Amino acid sequence: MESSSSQRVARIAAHLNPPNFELRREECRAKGGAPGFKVAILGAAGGIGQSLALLMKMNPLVSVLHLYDVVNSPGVTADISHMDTTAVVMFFLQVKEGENITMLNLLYECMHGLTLSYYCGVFIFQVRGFLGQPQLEAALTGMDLVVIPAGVPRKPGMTRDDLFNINAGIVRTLCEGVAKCCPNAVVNLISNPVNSTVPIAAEVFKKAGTYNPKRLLGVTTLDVTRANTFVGEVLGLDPKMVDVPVVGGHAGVTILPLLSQVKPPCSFTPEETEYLTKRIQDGGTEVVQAKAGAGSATLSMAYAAAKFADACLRGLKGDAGVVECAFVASEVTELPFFASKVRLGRAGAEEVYQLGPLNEYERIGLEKAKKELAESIQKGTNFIKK
Ligand SMILES: NC(=O)C1=CN([C@@H]2O[C@H](COP(=O)(O)OP(=O)(O)OC[C@H]3O[C@@H](n4cnc5c(N)ncnc54)[C@H](O)[C@@H]3O)[C@@H](O)[C@H]2O)C=CC1
Ligand SMILES: O=C([O-])CC(=O)C(=O)O
Repeated sequence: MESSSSQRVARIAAHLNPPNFELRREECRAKGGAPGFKVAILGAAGGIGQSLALLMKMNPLVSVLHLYDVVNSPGVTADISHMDTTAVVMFFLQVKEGENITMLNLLYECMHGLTLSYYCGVFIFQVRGFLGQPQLEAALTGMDLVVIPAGVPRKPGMTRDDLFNINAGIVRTLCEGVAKCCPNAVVNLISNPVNSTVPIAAEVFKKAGTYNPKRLLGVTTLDVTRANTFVGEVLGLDPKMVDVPVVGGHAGVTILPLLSQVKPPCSFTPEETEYLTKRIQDGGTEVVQAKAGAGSATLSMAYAAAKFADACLRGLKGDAGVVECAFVASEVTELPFFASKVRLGRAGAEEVYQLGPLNEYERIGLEKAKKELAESIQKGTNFIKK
C-alpha cells in the first residue's frame, strides 16, 4: 500500500528518465516517433504563406513546421515561433512490469499538486526557417505534407493562366525537390494556375519515378468556402451548415458549383442559380479587383488551405470519413485531372467520388469546363514533356 499520493508519485518518478524536474532540451524536441506530422510550407513568406504558417502553428496535428521561401523566411519563422501554441504532451512512462499504474491514476496525481513535467515527455512544436534554393532540400527532408503557395499572384486584368510563365518554373523546381527529399509526402498545390500546375507536378514526379497520384492534390477549397458563404447568404443559413460540392477546376468557367446537390437540400430560382454560379466562378477576380494591384486572395485562401491541410492530416492519421473537394488525377470524366469530392486517408486521396446527377444547367457548365480544362492540363503536361 502506498502511504501517500506524493510518495507514490516520487516512486514512479524514480523510474523515469530523466528522474528530476528539469526537462532536458533534447527531450523537448519533436523528433522521429514524436506525435504529430511534419509539414513544410513553400512560399511561406508570402501573403498566403504567412497566414497559413500561423494557422498551421495552431494545428495540434503538426509537430514540426518548416517555412521555406526565397525571401524573408527567417523573419517570418522567428515571429511565428514565439506563439505559445501546441506543446504536444505525451506521457513516456517507464513503469516496471506489474506496477498496474493507469493513466487515470497519474492524471489524478498530477491534479494533486505535482508538476506535469515531472513525469511527462513534452514534445514542443518546432518551427524552422529555410531561405533560398540551397536550403530547399533541408526544408523538405522527412516531411509528411508539403503545402505550396509559392509564386506570383494576379493583378487586375490578368487571368490565372497569365501567371503560367513565371509559376510553372517555380512549381517545377519545388516539385523536383519534393521528388528528391520527401517522395512519399502528400503535396497540396496552391500556386496558380492550379489547372496547369498540378499536371506539371505530376510530370515532374513521373520523370523522377516517384509519382503517386493519390498524394498530389490541387487545392480548390477556396471555391467551396466561397460557395458555402454565398449560398448561405442567399438561403439565410449559417455557412457552416451549408455544403456545396464544387467540381471541375480552379479558374473561371472550370469552377463548377453543383447547386442541385447543396446540403441541406434546397432549390434555387434560375436567377439565383445564375447569380451564385457567376459569383463563385468570379470570386477570385472579385478579390483581385478589390485589392487593386496589391495581389489576390490571401487571408481566405490561407484559411481554406489550412482547412484542407488539416483534412489531409486527419486522413493520414487514419480518421474515417474525411471528404473534401480537390483537383486530382481522376477517371470521373475523360480528362486526366478533375476536381471533385475525394475521400482522404492514410494513402492520400483514397477515393475519388463520381459527380452524381447533374441538372441541365450543370451539364452545360460541365461541357464548358471540360473544354477549357483540357487545354490547361495539356499546357502543363507539355511544359515538362516538351
Ligand atoms: N489555389 C487557390 O485557390 C489560390 C491560389 N493562389 C495562388 O497562390 C500563389 C501565391 O499567392 P500569394 O501568397 O498571394 O503571393 P505572394 O507574392 O504574396 O507570395 C508568394 C511567395 O512565394 C515566394 N516565392 C517565389 N518564388 C519562389 C520559389 N522559387 N521558391 C519558394 N518561394 C517562392 C515569394 O517570395 C513570396 O513570398 C499565387 O500563384 C496565387 O495565384 C491564390 C489564391 C487562391
Ligand atoms: O483569383 C486569383 O488569382 C487567386 C485565386 O485563385 C482565387 O482567389 O481563387
